[in-house]
Amino acid sequence: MLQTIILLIFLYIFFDFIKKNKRFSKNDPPGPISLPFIGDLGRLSKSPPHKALFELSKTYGKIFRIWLGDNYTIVISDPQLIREIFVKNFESFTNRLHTYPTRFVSNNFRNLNSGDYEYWTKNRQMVSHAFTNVKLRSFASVIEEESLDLIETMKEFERQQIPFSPKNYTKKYSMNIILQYIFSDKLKVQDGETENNKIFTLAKEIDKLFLYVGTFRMEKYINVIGWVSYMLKKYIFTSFKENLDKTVNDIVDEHIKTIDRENPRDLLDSIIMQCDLNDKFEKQLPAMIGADLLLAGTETSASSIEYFIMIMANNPLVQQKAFEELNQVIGKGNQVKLSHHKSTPYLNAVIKEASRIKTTAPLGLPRTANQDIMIGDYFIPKGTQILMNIYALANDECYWDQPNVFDPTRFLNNNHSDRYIPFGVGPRNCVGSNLANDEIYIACANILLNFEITSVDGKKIDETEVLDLTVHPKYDFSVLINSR
Ligand code: HEM
Repeated sequence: MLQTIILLIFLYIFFDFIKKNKRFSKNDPPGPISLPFIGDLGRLSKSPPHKALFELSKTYGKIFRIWLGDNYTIVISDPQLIREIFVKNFESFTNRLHTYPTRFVSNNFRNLNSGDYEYWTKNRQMVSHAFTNVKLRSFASVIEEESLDLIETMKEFERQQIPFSPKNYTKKYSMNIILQYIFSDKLKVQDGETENNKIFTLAKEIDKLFLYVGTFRMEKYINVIGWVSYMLKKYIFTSFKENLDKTVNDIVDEHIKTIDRENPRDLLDSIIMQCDLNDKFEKQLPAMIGADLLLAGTETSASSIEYFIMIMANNPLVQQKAFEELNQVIGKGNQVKLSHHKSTPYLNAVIKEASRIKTTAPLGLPRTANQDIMIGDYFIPKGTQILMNIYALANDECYWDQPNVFDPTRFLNNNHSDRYIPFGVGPRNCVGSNLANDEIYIACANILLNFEITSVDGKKIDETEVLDLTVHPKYDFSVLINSR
């Protein structure tokens, strides 16, 4: 018996090694030799995956192949090839990768973030109109209001002379904005709860999901491990994701009860009106899309603002210059509004440079090829996972002069939009990019106009990053804030 098991394992290892290292065609992109079972996952374990993949591109080129567990993957960091795939040949790369973790959070690939094409087109249409610049202009006051709240919190820290740890408060800021945008509501608090602890509980839930869906872990890429963890999460640890589902479902139920179809209040009302609530599947859509937007729109913007605060503490001269611009255009004691955006070119460049050097979503969200296809000189077989390395594109010295130097002036007269694509490109790019830009601008500008930010001990704050679905600081940090 034992001998048979050992023989079977040996055969599995042998055939898996052959499978992972045989060529699909003579036009395969180059790549390293891959191990059986884990493929090249081990190569991504020592540094954050986007950086490890960037290093591999220095050996194998701007398009190369690897195996992530059971998934044949092509990684691209060439601006032309990225557009060839995600824009020109979009029809062949519409879907996200099917993994057990995404199956779990996407209701069998029927949602917005990870939905298959047939579901995605309808879901995307339902929300797209809500994220246009015109619609967002009418929402500016909500973002500005939330920034006042953030500034007040920071003032309280300053009054008490306590170092300020931005993590929870940037999350509260972005979550309250997205909640109001979709649900025109903040979280309802019950007896014994405060708004803060409700928000932070929900934020932890979102962190948990990001970790589960995002990281380059065995359970994401090795099917057998993914299946076991899926079964455990779905049927045994049923409280996983329960808080998020319950919060969103409660809000949806309340909206259905009180909807006035002549006067929709918010995005959720508009989604409810576009769904047939008598259909078993469509009835789930408002909650599913609401949760998608809450997931995609909280952590991303929050960690961009958190990193901005860290980078300002580490770059006092840039901080001072951005403050002087704000002081000249808006003046101390006033509030920065979205209408000031065009008048603060230096600050705009600082925000862009911060998001270049700390790319928030460095590998975007993976797609797959839904048919065999040639891209440039390379063959991509059906089912291949495609990763665009947005980070590599933004930090490669082929495209940038001294990419490791924090230098906002590079964005002063140039958007570098061919190589700076923090929100991805093409029809399935980030639907919330306008909202994200607005909320990041308002938070960063008002923070700088109100406070000087320094590190607690006078040394540079450690900028080491980790990646789950987004990049964020490896170590929690605090800063000192002094009123301007
Ligand atoms: C700094 C902030 C943000 C960054 C860097 C970011 C980046 C991205 C990226 C790279 C993608 C993948 C695009 C692709 O596959 O080509 C994406 C998708 C998405 N983002 Fe964002 N995002 C941010 C904020 C937001 C916000 C605030 C929202 C919503 C309110 C949002 C909603 C979404 C959704 C729904 C998707 C999936 C789109 C689809 O599959 O059609 N994001 N985002």
